[in-house]
Amino acid sequence: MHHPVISGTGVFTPDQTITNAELVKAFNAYADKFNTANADAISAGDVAAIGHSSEEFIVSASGIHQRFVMDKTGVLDPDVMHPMLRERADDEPGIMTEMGVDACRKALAQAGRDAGDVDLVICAASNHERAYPAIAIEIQQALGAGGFAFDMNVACSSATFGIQAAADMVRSGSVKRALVVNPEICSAHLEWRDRDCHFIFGDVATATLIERKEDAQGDHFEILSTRCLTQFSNNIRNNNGFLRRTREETSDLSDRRDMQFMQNGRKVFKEVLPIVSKHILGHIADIGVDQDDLKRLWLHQANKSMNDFIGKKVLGRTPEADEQPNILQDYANTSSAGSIIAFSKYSDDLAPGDTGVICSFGAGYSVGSVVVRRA
Ligand SMILES: CC(C)(COP(=O)(O)OP(=O)(O)OC[C@H]1O[C@@H](n2cnc3c(N)ncnc32)[C@H](O)[C@@H]1OP(=O)(O)O)[C@@H](O)C(=O)NCCC(=O)NCCSC(=O)CC(=O)O
Repeated sequence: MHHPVISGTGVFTPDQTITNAELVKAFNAYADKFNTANADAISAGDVAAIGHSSEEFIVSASGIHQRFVMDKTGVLDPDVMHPMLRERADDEPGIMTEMGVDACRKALAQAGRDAGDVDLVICAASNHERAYPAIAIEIQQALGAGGFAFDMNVACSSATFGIQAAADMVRSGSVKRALVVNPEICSAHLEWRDRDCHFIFGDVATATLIERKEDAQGDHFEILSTRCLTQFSNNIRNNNGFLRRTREETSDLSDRRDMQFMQNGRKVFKEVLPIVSKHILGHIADIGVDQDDLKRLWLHQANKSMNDFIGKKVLGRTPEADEQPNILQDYANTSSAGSIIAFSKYSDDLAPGDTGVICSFGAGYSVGSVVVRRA
């Protein structure tokens, strides 16, 4: 038995941002165009007019101020309303590989490791740009890592579920050193023409290096315990998939709303909060960690009010700003990567012996918690 630790994390941040002001301007231009083009059907009551979005609503409903994206021109063009990403030839690196490799190199540099020392790469993300070969294997090759690699998808909980898989393999001795990498191009699965959700997502890639405690060369966090939970729900759903063509005979799938991210946000809010609070409290109690011992919560970054609520339940009081750091104001929801960005940016100041929880939650439903202690 070995003790797994997190010895490095890395964040790749795209160089393009979309502020709420830019986003709302483009959305409202799209809505006006749509309403003008459909004026007759709207006045006949056959088509619903699209209402304007507002910066005030976005900030008060979500806490999001801006998001990073891989392409803003397409998203902000009222005639396009989605990112435009150049298709790569089969002998070029894929876009998820490029983002992931950047994050992995940063994680390796922090841990003082070479890619050749790695013998497991898990590419854990909400969407993968192709069915196969696995993105993880392409990343393994691009880095020059050894061992084996595979993709996995648990939507928003992909990173924590990936960390559990990697930590268990390090613990058992089947691998020595693992990279869990989360390239999330959420801008491509978001429906930017839907006012209810157009502000929610952004793009990023994160990577986490997990190795044996006895091998760690610098500062690190011991992984005390991991716990995963799933419970089926249709409240966050995306019907896009490989069977799409088999259904074209009976339906025009070219622009069907359910082939992008859909959610019943209110229900998600109401149902997921108690599941997550109970999950974290049960997890720490079972391993003998008291809520008063928790120095930090690195939560999934979907919604500020949601995090405020969970923080309060888990700590039993209103958390101080530095106890439950949010990054969603700058990055928006980056699916599985959100809690890892928060961990990567807000963990250096913890003292040896300090304990915290990385926790994701989202589609599935899925919840993953990783209890860590600064060595
Ligand atoms: C989606 C929400 C931000 C929505 O906030 P609210 O619930 O306050 O708002 P609502 O949808 O009921 O809308 C309230 C009113 O505002 C209007 N309204 C909606 N959008 C608007 C906009 N952009 N601008 C102005 N007004 C707007 C609505 O029509 C409605 O009007 P009226 O009152 O007239 O009807 C929130 O519910 C939320 O964050 N839920 C949890 C989301 C979450 O965690 N999802 C997981 C994401 S999946 C994930 O993280 C990834 C994964 O799992 O992979």
